[in-house]
Amino acid sequence: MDDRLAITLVTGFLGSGKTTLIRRYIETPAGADTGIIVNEFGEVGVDHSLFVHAAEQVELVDGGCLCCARREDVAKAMYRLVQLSQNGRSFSRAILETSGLADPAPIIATLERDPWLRTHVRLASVVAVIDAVAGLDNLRSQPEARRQISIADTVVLTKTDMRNAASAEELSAAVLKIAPDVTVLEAQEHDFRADAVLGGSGNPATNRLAFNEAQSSHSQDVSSFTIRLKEKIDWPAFTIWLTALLHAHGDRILRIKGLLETSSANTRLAIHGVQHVMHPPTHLPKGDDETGSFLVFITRGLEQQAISNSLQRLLRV
Ligand SMILES: Nc1nc2c(ncn2[C@@H]2O[C@H](COP(=O)(O)OP(=O)(O)OP(=O)(O)O)[C@@H](O)[C@H]2O)c(=O)[nH]1
Repeated sequence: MDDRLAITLVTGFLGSGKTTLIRRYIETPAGADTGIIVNEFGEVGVDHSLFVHAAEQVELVDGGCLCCARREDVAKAMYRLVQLSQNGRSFSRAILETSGLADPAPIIATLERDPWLRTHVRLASVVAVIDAVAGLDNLRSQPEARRQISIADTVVLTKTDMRNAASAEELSAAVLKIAPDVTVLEAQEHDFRADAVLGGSGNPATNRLAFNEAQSSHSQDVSSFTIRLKEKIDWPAFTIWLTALLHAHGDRILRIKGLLETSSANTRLAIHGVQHVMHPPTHLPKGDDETGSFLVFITRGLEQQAISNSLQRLLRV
């Protein structure tokens, strides 16, 4: 019997719905004893806060891009999970959420080539998430998005419930053009089972064995910066500001995430902007790890200073 820790790799472009899908899974009985490793492109992580109250063990690997700078850190996070698992904290499996800009191929290579990991960890499957709002554009314009699909065993379509969403059929056809033998599922379908997708025994694809690691690179012009805010935020004014910002610059703002302390709520708000779209915020209980309010931006060719100045103007009003 293969008693290595089975790991499912969850990939997908920035903001496509990876964390949401994993949260759905860890709320099922099957997901209860799952170790999670989350990598974020950005100097401050947000996703691990969204998991912390639900998952058994969460390891955050932040700061770099999974496909290059942080491979050793991801490997170390995997060592820690395996060791915890051997020291009485038994996980039924692990999930690795890659950063939205990552090419998953190098991390698969790390899993398959590192002698220690190879004997302790088994890649069960690669799940790629693509959303129906930005997905078609991303496939056209973002090489990382195509790469993520091409290497997957299963592709999960998200956000088909949203206004301006492409149809599942159109998105599915675009996915199958890149990866003809992939299984395509729709997260908003009533019979969609997150536990079957992320907790399944695995159906490793042969196509990913043929990847060429040397191709791995992501665009050089992408940058990430964090804006920290001392003041409590006036939420209605902030949403108007953010909506206007995304309307004007959404093509250059790939992703905004943040945790905000507002003047009206006793919780922290997790906010999500994905290109031109601002998603409804989620409330998080205040943790011990009070970091104040902060916003993480991932942009392509947009200066931090312009955004900071505009935000400061809002806060001074
Ligand atoms: N309406 C709708 N919203 C969704 C769906 N899936 C995800 N979202 C929202 O999309 C936003 C981004 O989702 P995340 O799960 O954080 O996306 P992610 O891929 O983990 O983002 P990164 O880690 O930054 O790449 C959040 O506000 C989610 O609530 C969906 O199927 N329908």
